Amino acid sequence: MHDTTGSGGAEDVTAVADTPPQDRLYPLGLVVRDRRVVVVGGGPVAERRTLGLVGAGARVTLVAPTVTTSLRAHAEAGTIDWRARDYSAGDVDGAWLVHTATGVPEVDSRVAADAEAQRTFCVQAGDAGQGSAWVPAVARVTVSGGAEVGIAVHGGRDPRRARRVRDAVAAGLESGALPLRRVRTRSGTAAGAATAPTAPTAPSVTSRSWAAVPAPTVW
Ligand SMILES: C[C@@]1(CC(=O)O)c2cc3[nH]c(cc4nc(cc5[nH]c(cc(n2)[C@H]1CCC(=O)O)[C@@](C)(CC(=O)O)[C@@H]5CCC(=O)O)C(CC(=O)O)=C4CCC(=O)O)c(CCC(=O)O)c3CC(=O)O
Ligand SMILES: NC(=O)C1=CN([C@@H]2O[C@H](COP(=O)(O)OP(=O)(O)OC[C@H]3O[C@@H](n4cnc5c(N)ncnc54)[C@H](O)[C@@H]3O)[C@@H](O)[C@H]2O)C=CC1
Repeated sequence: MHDTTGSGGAEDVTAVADTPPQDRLYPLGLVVRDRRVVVVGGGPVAERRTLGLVGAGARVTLVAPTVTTSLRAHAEAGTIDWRARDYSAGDVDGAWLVHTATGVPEVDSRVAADAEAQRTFCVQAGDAGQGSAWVPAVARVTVSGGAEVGIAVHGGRDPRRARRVRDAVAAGLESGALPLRRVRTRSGTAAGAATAPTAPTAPSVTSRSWAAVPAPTVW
């Protein structure tokens, strides 16, 4: 029996064809700490992506003539480098990762093409098909005792489905229905395979450490 109401039942997955294997994403956790990431655009979408990047320690250069109040505050505090103007060629030079979210298709296309030409991954918020990376729906779940796992869900180009699945998994972890306990016992190692590195606040450790992740020479 198929659920055709769109109410969120598991049957919904049959409503669209499976993603062909060659179009599948390759999920990856990026260590962006101290690495330069360029965000083009300064609206709510650019803000959401920028805050996530700053939270992971990236050095964000943001190019946009106007920005949200929150982004302006970050620029004034020095946590991001804001170039208050339109995008121009050369802005993505040397970036490890690029996001573009201007709402202007020609600009987003140009940014994506410039990033592609220098082999830098680019998230194109207005047309995912033009980009080379997508942002998953993310949650970090912590329980008493400090166990933490990061959840990153891709929804097959359906952001609200990704969010819904993410929220369901997070709720399962928080309620104890899903396992969250640490498996490795060595201090300082990840609390589980899905745990994201939190380098800036990670404890100093013995054998394996996030601090051992090679630092970039340029950003
Ligand atoms: C493909 C992808 C590529 C990418 O990374 O940009 C993409 C693309 C697009 N999103 C669009 C619209 C919206 N996206 C959101 C929200 C989120 N979008 C996110 C990810 C992704 N969005 C990637 C898919 C990941 C996957 O499925 O694997 C989340 C999960 C992560 C994040 O952004 O942080 C975050 C929820 C996070 C959270 O809830 O915590 C909302 C809701 C809102 O803003 O409240 C809307 C409006 C409502 C709607 O349309 O559903 C449009 C049309 C734009 C237009 O109409 O012009 C495109 C363009 C296109 O599909 O080509
Ligand atoms: N992928 C996703 O998750 C989502 C994507 N979108 C899409 O993302 C895009 C951005 O959405 P919003 O942030 O709401 O847009 P917005 O219109 O609020 O902000 C656009 C920003 O881009 C800047 N901008 C405009 N022209 C520019 C240029 N030439 N160079 C540099 N910056 C420039 C503006 O100054 C402004 O700061 C839209 O295409 C929207 O449809 C919207 C929701 C979610």
